[in-house]
Amino acid sequence: MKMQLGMIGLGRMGANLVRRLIRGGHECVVYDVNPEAVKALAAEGATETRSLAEFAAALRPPRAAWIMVPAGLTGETVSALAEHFAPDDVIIDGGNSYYRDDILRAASLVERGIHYVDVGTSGGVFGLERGFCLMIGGEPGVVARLEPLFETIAPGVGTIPRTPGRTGEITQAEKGYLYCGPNGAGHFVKMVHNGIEYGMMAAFAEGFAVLDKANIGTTSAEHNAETAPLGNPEYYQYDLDTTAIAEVWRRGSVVSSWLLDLTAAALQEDPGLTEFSGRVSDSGEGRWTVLAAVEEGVPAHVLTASLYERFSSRGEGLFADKLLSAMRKQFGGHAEKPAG
Ligand SMILES: NC(=O)C1=CN([C@@H]2O[C@H](COP(=O)(O)OP(=O)(O)OC[C@H]3O[C@@H](n4cnc5c(N)ncnc54)[C@H](OP(=O)(O)O)[C@@H]3O)[C@@H](O)[C@H]2O)C=CC1
Ligand SMILES: O=C(CO)[C@H](O)[C@H](O)COP(=O)(O)O
Repeated sequence: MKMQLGMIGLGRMGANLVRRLIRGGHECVVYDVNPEAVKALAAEGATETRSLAEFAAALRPPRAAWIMVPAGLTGETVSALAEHFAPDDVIIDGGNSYYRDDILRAASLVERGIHYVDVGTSGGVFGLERGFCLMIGGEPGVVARLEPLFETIAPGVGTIPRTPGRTGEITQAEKGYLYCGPNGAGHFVKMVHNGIEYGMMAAFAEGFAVLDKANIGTTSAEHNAETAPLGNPEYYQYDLDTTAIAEVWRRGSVVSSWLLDLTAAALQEDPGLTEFSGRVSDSGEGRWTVLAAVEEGVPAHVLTASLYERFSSRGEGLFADKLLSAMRKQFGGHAEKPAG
């Protein structure tokens, strides 16, 4: 069944969601604060609108609108859109919102008869071609009404072989979208997905860093023996090609994955990573995952350590590091050595 969907926010994610829907034969009405982004998609078949009022008027009741703006702006966008919506219309939040905000938003909208659906959306800038993995929360009947849209946005069964033991009809999950539960459940699952993402990213980053230094025994003059005493230089004589290792691991290894594919691409583009300073941002999902783990009493060592690594990368550990040096000087008279 072909449907109509409105999209607010036509950046890296929203624009490709619209393109995928248009390719799938659906009708899209689009709005963004940037008129150029709207015009670009209008040229590809979407209906252009210049205000939220115009946007709402272009949608047929019961309306369905997907918000894909920067996460910090979602709340105000939901409220502003609701002013133009009527009972039985649906507002979908596909951004990386905190699941607790979903619960509050849904409760406030339901008083006006407006439905709210939270959709954790994964796929990044590759989603147009690969499809987007969708984790959905909301009222089951409302989510079911939107299913043709989810089916088009999601990757579909594709070339992934069926998991052994699965039989019968192909399920939603096998097509790349999943109804996870009531409001907030979709973003809860996406939150943990991103927490895992931090851990997997950190594992690759640390492993490749160890490979990168496997030659320190050959460069002892440059090696800072103070920070990393090296007793056996003969064990560190390997000039390893990290770009080639990422490439070989893509083929048949236990750690092969899309994240490794992207790691290999990054190293291929710039083996010395000269474009990057190493300040790693975080948008909140890793922190919320760790908070949930604490509140559930679930040990999440790897996810927590990988979150803290991001803080360190931005110099947030500097005070603690200075205090470590200061204490060492206090008890042992050890002067801090200049950087090697
Ligand atoms: N990028 C990614 O890999 C992923 C992102 N997400 C989530 O998806 C959401 C969107 O991300 P992304 O597409 O990367 O962000 P972008 O910044 O690329 O795009 C956001 C778009 O929304 C526009 N915009 C901002 N405020 C408003 C508003 N009030 N009304 C209408 N349009 C507005 C922006 O315009 P302008 O630029 O002119 O301000 C921009 O065109 C975020 O919540 C993000 O966390 C989820 C999964 C993956
Ligand atoms: O959801 C995503 C990927 O799955 C987004 O790219 C998100 O921004 C990644 O999280 P962070 O910004 O905290 O690294």
